[in-house]
Amino acid sequence: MTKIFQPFSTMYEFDSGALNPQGKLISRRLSDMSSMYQDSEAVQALLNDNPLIYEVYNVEVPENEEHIQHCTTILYPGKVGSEFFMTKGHYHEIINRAEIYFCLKGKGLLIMQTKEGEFSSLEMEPGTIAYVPPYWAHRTVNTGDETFVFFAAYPGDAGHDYGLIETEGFVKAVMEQAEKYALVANPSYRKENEIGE
Ligand SMILES: O=P(O)(O)OC[C@H]1O[C@H](O)[C@H](O)[C@@H](O)[C@@H]1O
Ligand SMILES: [Fe+2]
Repeated sequence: MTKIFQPFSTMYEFDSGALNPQGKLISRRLSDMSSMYQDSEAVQALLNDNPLIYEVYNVEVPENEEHIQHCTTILYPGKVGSEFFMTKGHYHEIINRAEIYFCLKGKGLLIMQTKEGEFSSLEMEPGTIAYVPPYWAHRTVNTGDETFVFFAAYPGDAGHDYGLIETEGFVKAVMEQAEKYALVANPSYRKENEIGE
């Protein structure tokens, strides 16, 4: 007889953005993603302090298609040079799996791209529900000066594929410009691939 999974709930802590119980916590510092930022001198200057960039509180459910993974991400405010703090970004391992984001706190930008090089961005503020369709890589960026917190839900079997983003980068970088943000073409996008061609 199949064992039936028991219903349960998790508490969202409105002040911090954390979940209770905590579940699996992912913390990423600058050293975990130093090559992803544009300004390598700014990276070097900050690496001693090695700031905490974001934390992900994961509710633990089985990683299969029956379940729905869900988590909160707390993305701290800050910049590396003039590039805003951001997540690593990923495609789903099963690439045709979608995701839903619900912004709870602060403000940010959700940037997305396909393997064909198509690019899209959505502004997020408390109340924004953003849809990441199948096939789109996704990264979030804190464009404000307070913590940016969002809830995410996605199919249990989706998985995370960081490889292509690590080698190719994103089409655009999100930089501070005149106290706002600007989407700037990333000069190293697909550079590694071009060298190999
Ligand atoms: O996995 P990263 O690209 O570092 O992004 C951080 C996190 O952002 C969102 O919350 C996603 O739903 C998570 O699955 C992801 O882990
Ligand atoms: Fe995802």
